[in-house]
Amino acid sequence: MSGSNKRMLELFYDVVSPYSWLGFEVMCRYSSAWNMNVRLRPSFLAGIMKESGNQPPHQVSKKVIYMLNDLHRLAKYFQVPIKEPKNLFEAVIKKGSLPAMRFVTAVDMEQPDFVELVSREFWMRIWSTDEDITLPDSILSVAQKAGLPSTEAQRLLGLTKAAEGKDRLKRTTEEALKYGSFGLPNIVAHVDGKPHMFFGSDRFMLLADLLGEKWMGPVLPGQKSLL
Ligand SMILES: N[C@@H](CCC(=O)N[C@@H](CS)C(=O)NCC(=O)O)C(=O)O
Repeated sequence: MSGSNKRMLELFYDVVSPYSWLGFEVMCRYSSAWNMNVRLRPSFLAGIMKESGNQPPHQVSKKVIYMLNDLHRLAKYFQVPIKEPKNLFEAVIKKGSLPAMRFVTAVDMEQPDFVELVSREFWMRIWSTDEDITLPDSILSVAQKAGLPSTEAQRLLGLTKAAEGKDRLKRTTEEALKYGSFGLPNIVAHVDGKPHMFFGSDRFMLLADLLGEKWMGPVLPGQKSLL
């Protein structure tokens, strides 16, 4: 997704977040229709929650029950194959997304054209097929599915352990916090020299209004769904 005289929007996301997946797919689907240059900003949700003083939703059981119900409806409506992992707590909270997001960050640094595909493959594993996203083999499998040559994938995996790769994820997360983030996804639209931050994948009608565009629902006519 690039282009010189397009509007600049940033999408801050983490693959541990299913709502980020919805926002990500919509931004990918609308990038041409709304003439947007969407900059993908891999971030770390646990860091955002901690630094903003927010509480992860699993601490309120009614919220979790509602969220899972909500996600079933949203999956169908957005045509994104979200299916919660059997052991939600273990996948999302215990294991988390640090190795995965460090890898997406390394891809962003070295192979930016692959960020979209790699991110989607991580979501497919954690939020659709209930597979691990933390072990080196899992990460290499994601890279392979996304089409990265295996020697390059190994090199990028090495970068996730280097200070440079770790710092970059930290810096992106700090940038999201500076825009006012307390959760993900965040869309930051740069309009008239000002950043406008939105939280969630349910504010596209407001984004459309800001951009002077038409919100036509999560799937544009004639577009391929992921289901
Ligand atoms: N209403 C938003 C909810 C997004 C959401 O719940 N995101 C989670 C991560 S998956 C989060 O960061 N929650 C923090 C909060 O709700 O305070 C949407 O539909 O996208």
